[in-house]
This record gives sequence, structure tokens and C-alpha cells, in this order.
Amino acid sequence: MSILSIHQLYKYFGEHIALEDINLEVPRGMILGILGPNGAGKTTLIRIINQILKQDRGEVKFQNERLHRSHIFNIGYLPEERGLYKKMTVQDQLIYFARIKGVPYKDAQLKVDFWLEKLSVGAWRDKKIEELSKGMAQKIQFIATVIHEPKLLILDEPFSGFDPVNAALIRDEILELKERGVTIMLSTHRMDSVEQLCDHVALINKSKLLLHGAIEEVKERFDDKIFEVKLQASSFDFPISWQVVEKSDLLTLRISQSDYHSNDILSQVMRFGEVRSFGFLRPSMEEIFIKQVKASDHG
Ligand SMILES: Nc1ncnc2c1ncn2[C@@H]1O[C@H](COP(=O)(O)OP(=O)(O)OP(=O)(O)O)[C@@H](O)[C@H]1O
Repeated sequence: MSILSIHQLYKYFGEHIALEDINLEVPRGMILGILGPNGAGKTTLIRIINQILKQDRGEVKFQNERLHRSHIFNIGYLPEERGLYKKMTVQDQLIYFARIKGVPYKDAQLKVDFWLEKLSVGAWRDKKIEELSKGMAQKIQFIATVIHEPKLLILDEPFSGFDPVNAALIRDEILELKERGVTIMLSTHRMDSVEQLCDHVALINKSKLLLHGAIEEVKERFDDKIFEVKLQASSFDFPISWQVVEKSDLLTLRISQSDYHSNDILSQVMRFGEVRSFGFLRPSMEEIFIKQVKASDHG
């Protein structure tokens, strides 16, 4: 079942159309990647879900109810442009964010203790935000987003500003939240994060939803069924349909699967040398993204 249903959503900024007929179901308990080039309309969509903006037409339903102010208590939003109060201490700030999301004071204190410890920033609780490094402030902003235990978490570029170690820590936190049943919408330009984290994707380009679905289904749809073989070649007299993509110590060949059965390919390839690796070449989300955006721009 979906936690969020978006029907025929339109948003205009004057003459400019920022979202056009968006229809999207956000499956409960999954991580949905919201992808798209700059200016596609991702932030506009996210702002409508967070009730910062109002759509011109269409409907958003949260847990089957028309989006309402009270739903904000069940949604956590990490905006791309972070907003912490520089002069406030870490602890006061987090209690403040928890309180405005409806967490009672005593609970808020306990949750702050828990999260500061969990993200190894306990020593900074009495420091002002302006005294923190960018990465530390990002951690505090992350805590502020999750402290009220929202059912839906919307994260806009959650890894920006983090070193690789802390990015991995945040990634693990996101996965843990998913394990606990939280639905996550993740907007990012980092395709490696999409591959690592997302179960579903929605690709927006120029205000329209180009494609959406489970990552595995999307990959299957755009799979050209190609084998990639790495070979220590002893002979080079390959069939003309085999594509040589790299010639270094090892030769990399691409062979269209529709031509042959996999066992046939392997036995044929073995005649040309020692096979070092052999497998399907699955399209990456990055390749699908670029191809689809280019096709829609020229179509
Ligand atoms: N408040 C606004 N007033 C006028 N135009 C706006 C406003 N907000 C967004 N737009 C326009 O709507 C379009 C979509 O913008 P949006 O910020 O949603 O894109 P995005 O997909 O989030 O891009 P990015 O990846 O660069 O963050 C853009 O053309 C943008 O200029």
C-alpha cells in the first residue's frame, strides 16, 4: 500500500510550468529515489508534499487522507538548503525542532540524548551551531529531521557536506530507519547512492514524470541483454557482431544476448583465450537516467 498518493499534480510559477500532470504512488516502507536534472521540478514536488507550496491542480494524499497540516507531524524533511539557528546550542536547537513537531519536552530530551550519542556528537551538545564544522552541523540537521520519528522522511541531498566515513554512517542510519518501517524519499544527484539505497525510482524531467517503478523492473525494462566478457586473448578473429570495448592486458568484449544462449557464448569465447570474467552487463541507473533525459529532450 502507498503512504503517499499523488494525482494529476500541476504547479505553475507565473507562465512557467514546474510540475505537469504528476501521478505517483510512494510505496510504504521503501526508499524512493526522486531523480532528475537541475530545474526538473523535484524540489517543487517535495515542497508541495511538505505544504510549503500549494499545488495549482491535483491532489496529494497521505495515508489515504487529503494532505492536511497535521500530517506534518508524521513527515520529516531535510531540505537541501539547511536551516539551523547559528546562535542556538545543539541541544536547545534539537529540543526546539522536536517540540514543534509535537514531541513532549521530556521525550524530546531523551531523544536528543539518544541521537547525539548515536551519531557521536554528544560532546558538542552545548556548542553553538556556528562553532560546528559543516559535517557536524549536517549531522545535527539530520537529527532534527528524524527526531519526531516521522513515518515519511524526505531527504534532499542528505550526503552533501559529509566525508566518506560520515556519509557511510548516514547511509546506515537511513537503512536502519527503513528497517523500522519508515518510508523515505531521497532526492539526490549521486547515482551511487541511488544504486546502494533505493528500491524504487521516479525520474522527473522538465516538469514531467518520465518513468517510475521498482529499480529492478526499470533496469529490466532498459536492459539491452548484453554479455560482457573479459578475456586474455590468444586469437582475435572474433565474429563481427562482437564489440571490442577495451584492449589492454585483458580484452573486454560485449556480445548481444539475443544472438546466443549464454552457454553458447561462453563456449565460443573460450576458443579465443582464457576467460577471466563473464556476466550480464546490467544498465546502471546513471545510464538509464542520461538516456531517458536525452531522449525526452530531443523527443
Ligand atoms: N519560487 C519560485 N518562483 C519561480 N520559479 C520557481 C520557483 N521555484 C522553482 N521555480 C522554477 O521551477 C522549476 C523547477 O525548480 P525546482 O527547484 O523544483 O527544480 P529541481 O528539480 O529541484 O532542481 P535542482 O536539481 O537544481 O535542485 C525551475 O525552472 C525553477 O526555476
